[in-house]
Amino acid sequence: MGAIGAEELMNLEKLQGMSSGKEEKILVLVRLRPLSEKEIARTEVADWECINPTTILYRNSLQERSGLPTAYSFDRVFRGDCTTREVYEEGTKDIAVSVLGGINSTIFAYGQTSSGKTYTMNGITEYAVADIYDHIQRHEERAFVLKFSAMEIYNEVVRDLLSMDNTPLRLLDDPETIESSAREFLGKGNSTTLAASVNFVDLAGSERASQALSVGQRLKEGCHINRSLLTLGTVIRKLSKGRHGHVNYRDSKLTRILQPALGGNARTAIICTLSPARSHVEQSRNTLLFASCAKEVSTNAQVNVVMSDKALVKQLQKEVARLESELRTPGPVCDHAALLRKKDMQIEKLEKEVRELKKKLDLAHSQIEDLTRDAESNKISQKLSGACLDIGGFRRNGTSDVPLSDNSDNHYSSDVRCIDESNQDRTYESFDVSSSVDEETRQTLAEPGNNHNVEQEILPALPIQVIRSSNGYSYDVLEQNIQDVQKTIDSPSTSMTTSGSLKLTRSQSCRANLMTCSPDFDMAEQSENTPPTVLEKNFVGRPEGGVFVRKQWKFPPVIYGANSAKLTRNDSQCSDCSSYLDDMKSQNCTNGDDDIPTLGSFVAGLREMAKLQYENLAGNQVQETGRRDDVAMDPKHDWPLKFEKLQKLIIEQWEACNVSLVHRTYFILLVKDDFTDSIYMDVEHRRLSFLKDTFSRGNSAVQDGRSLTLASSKKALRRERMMLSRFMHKRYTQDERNRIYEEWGISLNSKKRRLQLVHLLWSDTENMDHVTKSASIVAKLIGFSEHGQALKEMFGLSFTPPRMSRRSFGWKNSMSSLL
Ligand SMILES: Nc1ncnc2c1ncn2[C@@H]1O[C@H](COP(=O)(O)OP(=O)(O)OP(=O)(O)O)[C@@H](O)[C@H]1O
Repeated sequence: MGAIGAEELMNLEKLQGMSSGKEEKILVLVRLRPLSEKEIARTEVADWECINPTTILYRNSLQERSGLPTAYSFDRVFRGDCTTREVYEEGTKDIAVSVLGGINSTIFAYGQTSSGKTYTMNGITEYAVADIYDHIQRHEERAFVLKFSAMEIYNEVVRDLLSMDNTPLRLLDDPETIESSAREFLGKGNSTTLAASVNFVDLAGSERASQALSVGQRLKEGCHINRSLLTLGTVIRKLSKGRHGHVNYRDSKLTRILQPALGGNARTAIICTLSPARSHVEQSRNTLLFASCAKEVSTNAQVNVVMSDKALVKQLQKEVARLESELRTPGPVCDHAALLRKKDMQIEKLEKEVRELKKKLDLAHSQIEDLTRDAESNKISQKLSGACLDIGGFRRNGTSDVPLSDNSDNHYSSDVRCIDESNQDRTYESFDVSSSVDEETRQTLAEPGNNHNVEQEILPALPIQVIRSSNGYSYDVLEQNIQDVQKTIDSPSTSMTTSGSLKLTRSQSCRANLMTCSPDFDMAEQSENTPPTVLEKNFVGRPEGGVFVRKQWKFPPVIYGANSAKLTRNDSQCSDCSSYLDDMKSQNCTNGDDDIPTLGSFVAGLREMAKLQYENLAGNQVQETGRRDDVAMDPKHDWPLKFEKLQKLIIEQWEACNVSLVHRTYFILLVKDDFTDSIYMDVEHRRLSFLKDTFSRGNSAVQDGRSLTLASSKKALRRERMMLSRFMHKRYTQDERNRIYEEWGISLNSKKRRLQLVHLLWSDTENMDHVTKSASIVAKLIGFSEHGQALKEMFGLSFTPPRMSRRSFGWKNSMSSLL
């Protein structure tokens, strides 16, 4: 930026205290704007208040009871009546003018649309540029070169705003481009140049990171804004936890350009702008969450010095002299040969260990294969739906086995029957074990018509230690063996492991998206730490990583395509579900339109999942009761609040996973804040978390033999919207249609108003009013009308735990461990 003499540079470095780089936290400022005229006209209330220069407080008494924080502290907070000049002078000036001392600096504004980012950045830029020119004028003894560039990142394309040429710019990582221009300026003499840049960044509205926009160009814009802002959130979140591991700056143009400013060689200030209005509270909280993470990020700014050849030679001569003097002074003698011998011995020892472990691993793998072959030759039939199989009174608990508590009101001391598939008449073999099976299951097992796939359906549900191979090894011993070996060999960074109980450790990647999308950050973190559910275990799209990856477990349908009526496969697997369907048909409750998933398939899927989840919870409860006596908290007492949070989270997950609008509608209309519905909320949330995680890792889920990716689900959702649009004329009169178009801000002259409407449906996941209205329109379009509790009961949705031998393991307590 300016050419100065070497001595002057030393003085400057001393002054700045920056000669060897100094770690400092990003400066985080929060600016609250006043209520706008529009907001005042809407009689909006200002809920946020700056109670002192560093603390901002949320004053809504309702929210205070939500358990979310009400006070947030930052380096500086500015009230609505503060001027931009004050924000500049008291907050960012110091950082902006560091550029004059050769230190890179960046100031950017983050916040939702119309919170005041542009308003603030315009002022900050103006004041900073004025200060820079003022400094230049007061230091005539120096020569300055100022370079200015302005660029826009739109749809992940970078454009030079000062050029008529509209060609997208390529981002280059080569740092010499900067040096050469600096040398060209200096050219001669014993001088040293300070070269630095200052960036002023006005970001897009942060809410767009979590919102799906409309169709076409707007949708594309939304996706890209999404990418840039989501990546920014991810990067900030990663950096806030320290600089460990890879930081994905290259995932978006924005983070690539801002890379030096985020945890690199720069001083950085972030101004988070907020609207005080109550209606924006969620977005404001998201912004403050981002700000809280940002204040943990450190940068390491250094004075950027470009030396002339002469100055460089002088500097190098000094360095040579220093090293020579060090060589002349004898230091402690280092026995390199001994050190090498020691290292060689260590390497040899480790190699031996690895060889032995590999042998063990091979042996364990071949034993597992033998067992799998044995198991495949014995086909076991069982009705899975609603049934739970406990054999020998044991249930798996991690790597040890815990006896079931003795609730034997429904026990049978009988054989577990295995169907020999090779025998067409399905004769039965008996395991020589005492088993406890509930009556319903037992009857179902005895039905000759049952034909379940052992590997897909039965093995995952069986307590492993009852299956024994001919060579006498038990599964769990072998599995434990494999685990031990695998653990020793695997690097600690491996994120996917398979434990003895087929547990799946989730990767951390899904958390990242929650950074900017989810207001319920803590809750999402919590849910990631809860044990995996049966549903997760059954998920076939999971990455390989364990010894059971070959199994094809089923995954209940969650996303319907336009032809999703075909997804009623569960109906045929669940006898009582098909009777619901029949009931519905007889009561004229189905819509009769082929393309629309029936309420029956939805309810059947939900009930099936709830049962599986219940079994899982009951199983966990068995383990819990063995360890803890203190799970006495009644989870019902704050259920309404938890319901709200969970509902919000689920709505966001639907959007993120492109879940069918019909599915969302059924769910919203049928699953209410009644505590007995909590099981449905829970399974839905868990399943979507897993699906979202799978998608975010670029993996696909398998559903009905079809591979489902984020892209294919998006396509299906588009088809579904098209399909829904076709029902507008059928379900609504012209007057009704016009009223709806007007209400949704769609011009009556627009030729594509039907399509516009269906693309607006469910597009605003933040706004419950929007969600409710969307659900009611979709319900009408598919011919479904809600009859409240009566309808729920009619379709058997009110959950009652299935009759099982372990039914007395408190449902209530299970829920409390979940929530
Ligand atoms: N601190 C403030 N004092 C007074 N008016 C403000 C303040 N901040 C913003 N405004 C006004 O609020 C409106 C929205 O501000 P602005 O355009 O800066 O928002 P934004 O966050 O940049 O929005 P977008 O993301 O859509 O670009 C403008 O009319 C602006 O004049």
